[in-house]
Amino acid sequence: MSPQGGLGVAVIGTGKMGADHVRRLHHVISGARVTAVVDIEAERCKALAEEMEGCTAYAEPEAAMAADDVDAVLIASPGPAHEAALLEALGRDLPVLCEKPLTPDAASALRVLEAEQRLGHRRVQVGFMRRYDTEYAKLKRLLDGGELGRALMLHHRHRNPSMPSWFTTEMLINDSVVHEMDVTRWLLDQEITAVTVLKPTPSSLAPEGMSDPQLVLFETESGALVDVEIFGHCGYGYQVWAEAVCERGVVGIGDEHGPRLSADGRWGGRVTPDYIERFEDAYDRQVRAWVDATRRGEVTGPSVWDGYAAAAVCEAGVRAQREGRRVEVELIERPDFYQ
Ligand SMILES: NC(=O)C1=CN([C@@H]2O[C@H](COP(=O)(O)OP(=O)(O)OC[C@H]3O[C@@H](n4cnc5c(N)ncnc54)[C@H](O)[C@@H]3O)[C@@H](O)[C@H]2O)C=CC1
Ligand SMILES: O=C1[C@@H](O)[C@H](O)[C@@H](O)[C@H](O)[C@H]1O
Repeated sequence: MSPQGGLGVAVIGTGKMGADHVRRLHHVISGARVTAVVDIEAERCKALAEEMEGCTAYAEPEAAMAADDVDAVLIASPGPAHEAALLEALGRDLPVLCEKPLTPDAASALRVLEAEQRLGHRRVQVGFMRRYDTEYAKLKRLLDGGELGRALMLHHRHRNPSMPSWFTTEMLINDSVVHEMDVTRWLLDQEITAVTVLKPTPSSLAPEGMSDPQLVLFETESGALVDVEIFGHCGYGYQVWAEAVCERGVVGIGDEHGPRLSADGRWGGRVTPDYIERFEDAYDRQVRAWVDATRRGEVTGPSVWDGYAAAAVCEAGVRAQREGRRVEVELIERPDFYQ
């Protein structure tokens, strides 16, 4: 524990999500303190550390993880930097909350899976925060309850107002649709077996060369079909919807967020501007669950297996996107360690 008490957390990557998690750990969640922040952008990182008593800025994740006041690590650097930070944390037997994706491809995710198994106990929770969202949790409870029968199809819509300038066509799959890969596996409690990607004529609002929007189709072990509309530049706001078509009913989520106001002869709701607002409660619940479990010496929530399975689907999805054909997902057999 850090000298001032509470779990001492090093936050790696202090951009949009990292800074939001720092705020959350500092002001919203009890039982943890941010004792280290790490970023390759030294000035911004130093300025952030100076806002919090007892917090040190580092340029290298290794140096932060070696500090005496660091008990746990929250990784919020870009996906390609996750593997090195995860392997370092596992080498030091430190608990980790790693933002999605675990890693961007299956081979690197498998290396993390092997490292955690070598350690002999689970240490990593993956930041698939939709599992902590109230609406998704209600949908999961309804599907698990069985009264609607088997889920035959899922329809997902995932719309962002715009994407950062460095966002690529491939990232629509392995950075955005990775959320639908995880919630599909979680809601239906089964693996995704194949992926197909269809591309309409791109929106004139999409950057030159980016194929946006796209329609992604998953097939699952039980023969359910799942479609995902991913739209990175819809322009008008942030919307995430899901609908499960079951044998004895249909259930949808995504419309209930925010107040629906009737006034001045009009009625209507508000569209949230971004994921920071839409999933604020889910991020809070996710980080609180991680801090509480870590303080109890436990690991809960989405596992490295979930991160690896999503990475394997991402890999198939990126190939399906490039090659314009259906691609089967290749998964290793699930180790007993992750049953
Ligand atoms: N759960 C969710 O809804 C969301 C998750 N994310 C995930 O969070 C992570 C970060 O995304 P953003 O905050 O949007 O990116 P960002 O670009 O705003 O921030 C990333 C930060 O990491 C720093 N960085 C880069 N390489 C580093 C390294 N090797 N070591 C330490 N710092 C490094 C950058 O300088 C930058 O400050 C990604 O994995 C992304 O997929 C992002 C948005 C929403
Ligand atoms: O994780 C997230 C971003 O990284 C991703 O780029 C967005 O498309 C998602 O909506 C958001 O939740």
